[in-house]
Amino acid sequence: MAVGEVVLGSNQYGKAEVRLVRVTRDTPVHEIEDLTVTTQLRGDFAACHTTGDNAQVVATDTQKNTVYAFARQFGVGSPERFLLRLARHFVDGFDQVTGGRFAADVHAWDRIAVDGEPHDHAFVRTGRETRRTVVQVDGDDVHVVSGFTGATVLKSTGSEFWGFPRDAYTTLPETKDRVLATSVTAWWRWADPDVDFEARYPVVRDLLLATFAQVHSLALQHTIFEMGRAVLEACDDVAEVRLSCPNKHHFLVDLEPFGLDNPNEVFYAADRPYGLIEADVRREGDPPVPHVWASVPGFV
Ligand SMILES: O=c1[nH]c(=O)c2[nH]c(=O)[nH]c2[nH]1
Repeated sequence: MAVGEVVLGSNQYGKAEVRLVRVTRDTPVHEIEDLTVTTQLRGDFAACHTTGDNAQVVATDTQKNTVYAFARQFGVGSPERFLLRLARHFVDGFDQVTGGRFAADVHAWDRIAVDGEPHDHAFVRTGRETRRTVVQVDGDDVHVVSGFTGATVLKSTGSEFWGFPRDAYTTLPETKDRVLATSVTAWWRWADPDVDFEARYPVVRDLLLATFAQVHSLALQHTIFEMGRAVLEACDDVAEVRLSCPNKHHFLVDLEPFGLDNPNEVFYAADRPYGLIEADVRREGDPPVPHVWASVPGFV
């Protein structure tokens, strides 16, 4: 059977899932905008597919850079306006681009409440954490641990990381002002199983998040220890707190190649790898109860 000529059909290409966090910090009350942006261009890209000639190809890396640069230059505002501006830029700016698909997911954040008041620069991702509990019974030996996972929180300032050792493999710059974000997994062991859990769960949860908001952080390790300490100092009925917190890195985007400064406003929210910071916080002299933790998933 004769084989007909092979031709290129429809095609589009671009950068998928650009993680953009924009902090507006004109006043002490910061605003954050958190989006996942995908750009895909359509037009005359046949030569690249059929002969490998890239002369018409607006690199996906350029598309990503444009997302970050536009966030700095124009802000985000409504995602629709942001995407329309990006689309016009590519379609009007490059003859070979005739259209495209531009998409954004917006990740909403609420302010963390501290003493009932919304915090200036500490946020919790909208949507509740998953509350969890494990009960262990051996005859009359009863232990209850409670906790939650998936409370994603972010501070747009009030976090430093410096003074760490530098060796031949160290490239991380020291910083006195960075974004600190994590998804808190917390467990706490009740001193006694006779607790009004419905009343006490929100108290411990709110205390953990309020402490995240209020501590001026010198490291995520420092923050999680203070979170555990705050609970143990305020709650006699809690014997032990365990925290597992991925450091959800927000890297400042270098906009200098595009003639733009970036005074801690436009960030790349990295997915992985991430630092994983975990600690067990107890009162001095309290005996450990490892068998209770043996069946609690997920850390140390
Ligand atoms: O809070 C932090 N703790 C670390 O141990 C660490 N390591 C790193 O690269 N960044 C950070 N941040």
